[in-house]
Amino acid sequence: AVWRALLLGVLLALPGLAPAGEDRSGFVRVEGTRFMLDGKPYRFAGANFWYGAYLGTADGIGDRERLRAELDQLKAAGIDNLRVLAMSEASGFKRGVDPAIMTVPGPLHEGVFDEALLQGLDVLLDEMARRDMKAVLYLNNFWQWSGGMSQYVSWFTGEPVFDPDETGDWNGFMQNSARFYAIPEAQKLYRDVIRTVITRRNSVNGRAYADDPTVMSWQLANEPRPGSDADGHPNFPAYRQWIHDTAGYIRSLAPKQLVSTGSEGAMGSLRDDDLYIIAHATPNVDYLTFHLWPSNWSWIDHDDPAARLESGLETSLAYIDRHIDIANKLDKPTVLSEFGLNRDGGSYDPASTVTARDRFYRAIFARLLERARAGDAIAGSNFWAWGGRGRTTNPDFMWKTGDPFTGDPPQEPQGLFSLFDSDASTLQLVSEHARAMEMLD
Ligand SMILES: O=C1NC[C@H](CO)[C@@H](O)[C@@H]1O
Repeated sequence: AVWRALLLGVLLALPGLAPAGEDRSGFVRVEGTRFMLDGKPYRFAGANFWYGAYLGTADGIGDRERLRAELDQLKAAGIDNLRVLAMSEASGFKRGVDPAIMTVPGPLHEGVFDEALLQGLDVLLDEMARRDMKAVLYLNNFWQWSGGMSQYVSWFTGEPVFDPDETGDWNGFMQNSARFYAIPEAQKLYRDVIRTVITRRNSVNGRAYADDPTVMSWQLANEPRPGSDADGHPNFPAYRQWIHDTAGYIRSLAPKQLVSTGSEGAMGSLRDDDLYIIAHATPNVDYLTFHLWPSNWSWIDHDDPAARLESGLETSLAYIDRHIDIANKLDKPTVLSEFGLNRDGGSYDPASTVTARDRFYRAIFARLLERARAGDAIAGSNFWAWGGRGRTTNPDFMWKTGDPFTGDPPQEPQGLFSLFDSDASTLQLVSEHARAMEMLD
């Protein structure tokens, strides 16, 4: 028996000699409510790194030395699942990132792309592959900070962009973004974008994206919503069909990789658990996502997170439990793929304290680990967001073209939610949670 065990151990250690049927491809798979990777459950505590492809772009826009140094720092901390923006649209938004990966569409409504920025994504994926990291890539944005759906709507209606940073009308903006789901020409261009990215061959390592196990999954968009909470219900059928059809299209191009929507959960589904379930029941969606934004959702105060921290935490933990219960019911893994909290006193200063934030992260991680230990469908999380060495020197803390990137996109003060490389206490919490999640059987 000992010799047989030893021999089996040796055989298993040899690549390609795993037991029949065991997948050693390096691709993340779904088995019921669990991710599997090379024959073992895959659980993680990762980060949002929306600007990763921008950092990989040739110097002048990017900063490849910073990228390599910060990927090393994240990998050393065990933070090796990164959620990244894979497409941005040239826009007229006051607070849209510039430059954009996609410029104005061609005369036949075909996509026109900035090859230098696509090469930035190549560099990012190659550097992540070298560090055995996993990427979750989103291909659009419900919000304005990368152009996104509202820019498509402007391109194909001829109307000027509906800019919430000019009008302050966020409900009107959300309804305008949701028009995207039902404009055929917009969907045609979006399919062109999806095909361009997924069928791309990495210019650094020659690997086809769809054959690269570094890519764990493709997300339809960042935080796609049916529309505004008050007026979005009539859009829901088009939204649901868009999820089903687009997820099916992505799967047809990338059958080895996973597909998720990028949803916030019920708060991004007209505040209705049932609509979230209906929209995500399609077999074309491999796993669920939900986000947690207590200060954006007014459960905790932006300018003083300590004031209502305990009640806000209670509401946050209930939101987490509800979404894990939904994933159990749908028999799909779920990932808390965004969560964040302000610095003490609502400061943006990297030197300010983060007592409330550390309490929040610690409580969230304890709940995720507890539910994962119990065998529930929670498979991982990605905090929002890695800010690394990015710092602003602007008196208004707002990003301008050419500035260093932080975890806060251009529409928000630089330092609002970023976890900077100097935030050692919070980074330690993430690192400890990452190791605890990885050690679960
Ligand atoms: O996807 C997102 N969710 C919340 C972040 C912080 O407000 C925001 O920057 C981003 O648009």
